[in-house]
Amino acid sequence: MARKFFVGGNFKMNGTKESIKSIVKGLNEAQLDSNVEVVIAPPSLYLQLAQDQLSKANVEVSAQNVYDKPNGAYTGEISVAQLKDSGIKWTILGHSERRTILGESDEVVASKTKAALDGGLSVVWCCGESLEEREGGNTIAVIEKQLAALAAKISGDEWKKIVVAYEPIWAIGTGKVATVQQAQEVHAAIRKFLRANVSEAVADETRILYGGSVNGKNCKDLAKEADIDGFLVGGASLKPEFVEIINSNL
Ligand SMILES: O=C(CO)COP(=O)(O)O
Repeated sequence: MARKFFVGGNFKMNGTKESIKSIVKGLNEAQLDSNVEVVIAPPSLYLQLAQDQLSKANVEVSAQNVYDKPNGAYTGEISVAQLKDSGIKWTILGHSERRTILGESDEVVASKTKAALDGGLSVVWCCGESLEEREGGNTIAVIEKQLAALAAKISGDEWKKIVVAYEPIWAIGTGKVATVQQAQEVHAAIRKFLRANVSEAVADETRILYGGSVNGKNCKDLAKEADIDGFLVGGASLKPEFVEIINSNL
């Protein structure tokens, strides 16, 4: 089964009402490859704004995080039901900035993913190794540990609503993109893990995105690799070149 190419734009903690309106306007007016599923993730304060301004059918809005409790005394958090109530269908989870800066463990990320799926959201679930882990030869072991925590909570059918994003931490925001070989090697290992630990169908159908210093220039070569099914883009998703990344297969 052919996997539909997927490009996510993670705005992180960037943007203003004006700049987000302008990015969305750019996407509304651009010629986007209709075979690509596009999701943009503005800061939570601007989710509704982005949603209201978007007029493109193949572009959806995603949160960058969600909490795993349904409601209650959790100051500063947003629930799955609140995202659904605002018409949001996606959330990113397990981004390395949340894992490292906000201290989210593999188990917390898995629990949030389960809560998001239970509540009807789709998830861009992120994994990735640090430079130290890569230099120590532990890349695949780190990714497999992150995947195993998720696989322990998620059943076969639920994987249909998960897109995996491989984002090596050393490549994020550094301008140091993984080589196509480095990325393809980890993507193939992720698919192998899914084949061995979940099912053939999930391994074949799950989209695996690459993230980390993707730009308008390096996207085409990465997109050609067999196991790279799209991108999760940070810095470049705020710029007009995001359109080139979306159209990297044209
Ligand atoms: O973290 C990323 C996307 O989630 C990648 O960020 P950059 O594209 O800015 O390296």
